[in-house]
Amino acid sequence: PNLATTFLDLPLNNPLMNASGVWCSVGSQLEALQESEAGAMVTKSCTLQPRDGNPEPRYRVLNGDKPWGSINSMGLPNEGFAYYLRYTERHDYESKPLFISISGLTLDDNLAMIDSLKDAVTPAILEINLSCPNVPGKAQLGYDFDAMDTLLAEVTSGYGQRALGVKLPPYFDIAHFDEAAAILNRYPSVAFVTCINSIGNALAIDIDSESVIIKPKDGFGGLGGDYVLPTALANVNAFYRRCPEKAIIGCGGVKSGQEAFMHILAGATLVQMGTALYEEGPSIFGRVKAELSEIMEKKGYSSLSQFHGKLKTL
Ligand SMILES: CC(C)(C)CCc1c(C(=O)O)[nH]c(=O)[nH]c1=O
Repeated sequence: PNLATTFLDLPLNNPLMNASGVWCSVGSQLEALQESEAGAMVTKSCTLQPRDGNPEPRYRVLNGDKPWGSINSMGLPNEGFAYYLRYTERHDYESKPLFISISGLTLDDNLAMIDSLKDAVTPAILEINLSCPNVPGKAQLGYDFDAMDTLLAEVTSGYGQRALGVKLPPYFDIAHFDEAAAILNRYPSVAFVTCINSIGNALAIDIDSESVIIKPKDGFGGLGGDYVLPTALANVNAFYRRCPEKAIIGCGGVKSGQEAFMHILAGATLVQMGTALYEEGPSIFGRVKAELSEIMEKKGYSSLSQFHGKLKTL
């Protein structure tokens, strides 16, 4: 079977990549992704200035013996926009496409980064993290539809209507799928949607210590891994159905060829891995590629297009 695909007219060897934030914050990690079998890669969401992020422990796997997922409250640790912009200048685009993720602390910071990116005329593809913080006390951008609309209006014009994408938090209400998609569909230059970011503000408790297990935010943090797969698949399919002009990137709960197959069936063109990559490292791409290929072989599929978006209903 052939795992090759295209994204925004760019050829990829396979549909697998990292989720922003995982194994992509510093040069050594980016080089490891460059050398890996990932079909594409994305950088850690960056802010204009470098950030240390939150105190540790800030990432933990849950249920150690049977890790069903992870909880994190990293706090946007990153080397700052200039560092990742420099990486876009030294990335080997022949080997795989590169996405750059931004998560400005203010609208102006987002616009400043976008302006520099536009002038850089780089092949890197912009993914804007809509879980980026909003005005303190207000919901994150992805959950504040007016603020999201304003941001997209400013950002798409700031980027000269060049193709870009958004990373969305998970939604849990059909009315929210409808409302978010209606906003996104008003911006044709939003060429792709990445669903989902972690499920926000979960709480993990250790009964031996009778304590939370991460330090920041009284133990509250974003949930990833097996726990989020059904919600991730729902968001991928909801936006696939509502945004026929846009490509969907699936993210959430992928740890083997099985979940990658599900995401593609649900409508994902590319598939990102976060928690599983964090735990296994970049060798995971070779493993999941082989597993996906084996599933396709067994089903008689020779290309991804034969089942992409072909989820059946009853
Ligand atoms: C949650 C924010 C810190 C506002 C954005 C960065 C981010 C983080 C993070 O850096 O804590 N973790 C996630 O699982 N998703 C994210 O988008």
